Amino acid sequence: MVKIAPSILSADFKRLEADVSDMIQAGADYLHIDIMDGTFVPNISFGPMVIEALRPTTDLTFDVHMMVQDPERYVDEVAKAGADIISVQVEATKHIHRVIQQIHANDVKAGVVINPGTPVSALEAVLADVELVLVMTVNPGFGGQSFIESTLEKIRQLRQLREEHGYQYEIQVDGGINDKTADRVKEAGADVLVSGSYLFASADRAQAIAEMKA
Ligand SMILES: O=C(CO)[C@H](O)[C@H](O)COP(=O)(O)O
Ligand SMILES: [Fe+2]
Repeated sequence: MVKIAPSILSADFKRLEADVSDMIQAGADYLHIDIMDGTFVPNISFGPMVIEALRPTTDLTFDVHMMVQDPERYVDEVAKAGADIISVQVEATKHIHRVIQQIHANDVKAGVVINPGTPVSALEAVLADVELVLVMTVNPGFGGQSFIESTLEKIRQLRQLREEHGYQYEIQVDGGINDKTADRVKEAGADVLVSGSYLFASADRAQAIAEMKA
């Protein structure tokens, strides 16, 4: 069964703790936390202080998606704040292998992320070293965008490479995931579905999560 990771980018920040705990009650498997720096992406969200504030409220897996230029500058701080998984964009660093080592040195699981315009081949050299691969299904920076069809093929490729080589990573998708697109990414081979605007706007979040998992 797939895992569901609600993205708190679409939460109500004036009642963040209540919104997060509501999503956990509704059946979330991971909490997806988007850090945006205003340089790698044209938006600024929040930093490690928010992770630190939420950490004492739950044991749920904190899945941190860093949309930050040169993420090596902040990985240690994000780990210390309480991340369980840290994913970095391959386009944002000249030293992807070193950043993965840095994440692991903090006893945190490492993920790598590719934008819709980046091919799977950009990651091939590190696929054996990561616990998660995130295929962006929109261009990163904002919630509420439409799913990009051409990303489906990359999910299939990652599934095949994992089978061929015995790699261990989970395949995650992020952007434009709703009741309709969920079936398509599952069919292509995704293991973890991130969803922000759709889940947070659902009148019955438990039902929305259950339907996505089914
Ligand atoms: O990384 C992201 C955008 O860059 C997000 O995780 C985003 O919150 C997804 O939102 P939605 O489900 O509304 O598309
Ligand atoms: Fe994200």
